Amino acid sequence: MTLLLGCIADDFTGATDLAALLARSGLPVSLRIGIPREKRDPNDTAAFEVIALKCRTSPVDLAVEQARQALAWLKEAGASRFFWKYCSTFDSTAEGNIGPIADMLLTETGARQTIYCPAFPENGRSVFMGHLFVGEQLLSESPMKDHPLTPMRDSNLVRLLTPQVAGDVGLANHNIVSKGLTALRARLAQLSHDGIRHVIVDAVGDDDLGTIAAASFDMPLLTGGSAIAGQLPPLYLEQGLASRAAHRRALPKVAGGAVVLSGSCSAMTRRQVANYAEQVASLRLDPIALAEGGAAAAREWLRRQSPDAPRLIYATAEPEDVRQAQERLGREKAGQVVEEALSEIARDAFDYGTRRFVVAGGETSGAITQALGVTQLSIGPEIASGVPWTFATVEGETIALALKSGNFGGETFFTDAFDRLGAT
Ligand SMILES: Nc1ncnc2c1ncn2[C@@H]1O[C@H](COP(=O)(O)OP(=O)(O)OP(=O)(O)O)[C@@H](O)[C@H]1O
Ligand SMILES: O=C(O)[C@@H](O)C(=O)CO
Repeated sequence: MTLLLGCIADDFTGATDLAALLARSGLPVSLRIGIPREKRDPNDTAAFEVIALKCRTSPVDLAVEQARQALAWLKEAGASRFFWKYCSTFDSTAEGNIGPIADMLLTETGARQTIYCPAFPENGRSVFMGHLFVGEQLLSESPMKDHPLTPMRDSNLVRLLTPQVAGDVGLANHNIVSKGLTALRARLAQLSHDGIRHVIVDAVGDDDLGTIAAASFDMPLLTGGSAIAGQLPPLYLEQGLASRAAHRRALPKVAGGAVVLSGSCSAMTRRQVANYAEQVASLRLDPIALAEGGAAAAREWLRRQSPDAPRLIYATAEPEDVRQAQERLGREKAGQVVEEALSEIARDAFDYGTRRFVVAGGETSGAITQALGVTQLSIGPEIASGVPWTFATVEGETIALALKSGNFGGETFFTDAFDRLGAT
């Protein structure tokens, strides 16, 4: 099958989120970790290629260079349309990397214009008059204001994006989107005529996303959250560019110990960790202790646990504790010691026979997946919106991995995840 869309995601949970929404169509999705070393196999039947980068908070030059290499691989693989996936809460630093990567992709794909559509109504993210909402709260008033790496203190996407890109940022607001395809196409054409290449598009519900996908379908580059991408496969099917015939593959059965590793401090993860800690053996990691003494004590704790019983190891903490750790260690170092410790623990867990891993947090998932040496994931059933089980081979063994975005899933997500796997 022709490769319909080449996608680049700025973190690993975002990549599995995107892959899950594309896979809802029944069309085959390939998810690769980092820029693949090998060329794509010409017999590969995936309709969608997703390359997961870990570049959300990297220095701009490095992030742009990685995305450029990912684009080159996707072009070589045969893609002529591209999707740039970032967080539905527009997580970025003051400098980027949403805008600089989009700018580079526009230039390299020869596209005249692109849209920015982070809305994910199913998960409570909507954009109205250029302002991003999380549930009923403005982004800047939501728990995202306390994010350890990318605190979001402004909700106005035009204002957030403008310093990150070359040229002005336009808005296609909800009054236009709600009028439908013709009105939105006319607005995009008008903005393009005025030289506006970057357009924020309002979307409150899935109907809006349908209109936006149809209006921007011919653009070589689209950008946004997973939900707008999830609108594309039905359009490919409708237009006869893809067919669903016999693509379903049997999913592996995975037995072996289970562990939850959490480096996410997001509000929903905090509730999920509290819920699960009441049910299984658990260990809390303190970044300050890790910076002083490394992960030896935590690794020893894991060694003493029964490998067959589920375990929870987490650095998840309240905003005040995160602040204290960051004041002592610096923001970057605090994150880094946690990511390193959880990576070592994941390796040990694998060596002790753990084969089912749930990881909370995008940066954390990036670190752990790389530590396990995973290079490709196949997509299994969704546990919650945007969080699928995925499967990988590590040292010849099949493992199941669920990479959970910080704020995704309900309070019982960790138990739901293992129940869902048992039922596959
Ligand atoms: N107690 C802590 N103090 C300071 N930093 C921490 C602490 N616990 C975790 N961190 C760091 O906070 C960051 C959390 O980012 P991560 O992307 O993993 O989670 P998230 O933002 O909730 O997830 P997502 O990006 O999928 O929404 C990581 O770098 C992690 O190492
Ligand atoms: O879009 C989202 O919210 C997630 O896929 C994500 O990127 C979290 O890191």
